[in-house]
Amino acid sequence: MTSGGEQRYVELYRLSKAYPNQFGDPVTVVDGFNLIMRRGEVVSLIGHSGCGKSTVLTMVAGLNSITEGSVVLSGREVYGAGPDRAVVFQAPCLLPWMTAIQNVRLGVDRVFSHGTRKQRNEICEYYLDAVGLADSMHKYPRELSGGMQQRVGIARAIALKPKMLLLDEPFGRLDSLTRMELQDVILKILDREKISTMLVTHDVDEAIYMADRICMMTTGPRARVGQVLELPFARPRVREEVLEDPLYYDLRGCLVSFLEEQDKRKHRPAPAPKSEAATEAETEPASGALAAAEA
Ligand SMILES: Nc1ncnc2c1ncn2[C@@H]1O[C@H](COP(=O)(O)OP(=O)(O)OP(=O)(O)O)[C@@H](O)[C@H]1O
Repeated sequence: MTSGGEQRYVELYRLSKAYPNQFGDPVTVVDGFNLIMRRGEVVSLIGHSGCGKSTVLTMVAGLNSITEGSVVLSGREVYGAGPDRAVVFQAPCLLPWMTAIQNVRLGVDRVFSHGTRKQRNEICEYYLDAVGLADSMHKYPRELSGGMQQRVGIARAIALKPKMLLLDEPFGRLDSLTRMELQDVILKILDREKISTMLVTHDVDEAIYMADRICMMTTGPRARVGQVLELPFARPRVREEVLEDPLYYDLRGCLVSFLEEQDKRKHRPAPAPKSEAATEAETEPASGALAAAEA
């Protein structure tokens, strides 16, 4: 792949989504969402509840139809769901009658059907070990804690060796200690495997710790990319170093101000519809030397 292809590994062009309201009329929730991601980059999507973060993520995953726009992955437009885009939701939804390794093997057997049974088993074991479940891979979901079940969900997604990983509030149901542990598990795997990742989260600290860039969405309806914040922290990430970095609180402040500003706008009367040129101009980089937009 050319370096240009590496730089534009994931391309989201003018993604829009309209859902029908109770009368069957279309209501545009996301309108003209543009984002380019590098290969192996981690981009976090943040924005107010209901702005359309999951809608964007599920459209990229191919689990939600796209009203307008396109998703291009590694130079090819994608239609529908596929193993090149693996998703982890808040709840892992494991099949209760299967052990952890059997749950992971379901997808691995389909995607690597050309491999031998032994090879497929090794893939499952490798990723269950990577998420810290080497000793629990033959347990059933009922024998695993919520955090352990989510580890299985992560192993199940990454074992498919996807081009893109889509994480929708993957730690939302976990206590803060387990949440931190799993953030580190994922970061370690991503450092090794260089999978382009989109992470939807409500947690600004999680976004700063995990992402290379944070894409802040405007408050809907007609949500789009508002600002993009580039994070300066080296990888592999060390939590203490990130937290002690003098820039940490500036970055955090920038995110919180954006969200507060969006909250104020939400309570103002809706403006008259704008021309396309006018709305394009509204997508702007976050202020400060570290900010860079590529929307
Ligand atoms: N299937 C659907 N039909 C109609 N409206 C929907 C549907 N799914 C989502 N919506 C609406 O679209 C908007 C965006 O929803 P979405 O779940 O994408 O937001 P979100 O930013 O991920 O929210 P949260 O942060 O609370 O998870 C919301 O107003 C929601 O009610």
